[in-house]
Amino acid sequence: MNAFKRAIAALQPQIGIWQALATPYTAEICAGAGFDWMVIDAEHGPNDLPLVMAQLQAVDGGATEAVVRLPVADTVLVKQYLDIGARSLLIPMIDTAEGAAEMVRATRYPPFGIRGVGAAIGRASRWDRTADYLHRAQEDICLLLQVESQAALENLEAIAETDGVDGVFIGPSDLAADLGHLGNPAHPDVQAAIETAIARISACGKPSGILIADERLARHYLELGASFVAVGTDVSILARGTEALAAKFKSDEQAKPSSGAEPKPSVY
Ligand SMILES: O=C(O)C(=O)C[C@H](O)[C@@H](O)CO
Repeated sequence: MNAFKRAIAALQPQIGIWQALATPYTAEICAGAGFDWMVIDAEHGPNDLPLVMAQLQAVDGGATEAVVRLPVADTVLVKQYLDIGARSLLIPMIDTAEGAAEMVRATRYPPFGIRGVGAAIGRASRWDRTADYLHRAQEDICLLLQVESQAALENLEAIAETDGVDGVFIGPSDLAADLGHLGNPAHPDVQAAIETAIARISACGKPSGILIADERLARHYLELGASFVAVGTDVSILARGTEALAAKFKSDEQAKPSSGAEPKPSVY
């Protein structure tokens, strides 16, 4: 059973962590930290199918749901990631209801969709050891789509209301860029768009999600009704944590990061 899928369907808050270090070792460490879900990022993390599978194996059986973010909205990749055993998917850059419907079809076997039937040799069915996988798979597949552009905001209800979409994730960094505020998701225009999007998705009866490493904003979005909120990334925790530790023992000049820039608070 996919407890994460059921929790967000009931609009129960689910707290997550973003994984972009792309190692089974760090995935396993984070999976024991107490989060409800974790993203294994194959869009911006240096991941590929074998490495994502190794991370899925490392966290298998734990209480943290692994949500695999695909590199792109591609029906062939959906098939491949489902076949290696990913059951909760996050698909970036969905701008239209047609794109949403295509992703739904990609997760479903005929006659309801176009997912190729190869599970008998795939980890998804545990190599045909899972009874009736072909007819039961859909119950636990959780499809989360990312809206992160002006176009997506214009089509937000149509995307959210698409049958088979289990949740809508707002991508603040890309949304900021498309709204003309590259690198500044904290801009008032972007924040207003995020707040409105959370309300609009909720009005469609669907759970909304986001990634935000700023505690105040994370709590604010949860209060607004966001359900699946990732509150940090493994990369930023490691980078900022090691910088802070070095700074405790090194002189001001020696402690600056190699770039020479002042360490900045990580928002995303
Ligand atoms: O647009 C966004 O923000 C996201 O989709 C999340 C980021 O991609 C994440 O990788 C942190 O930058």
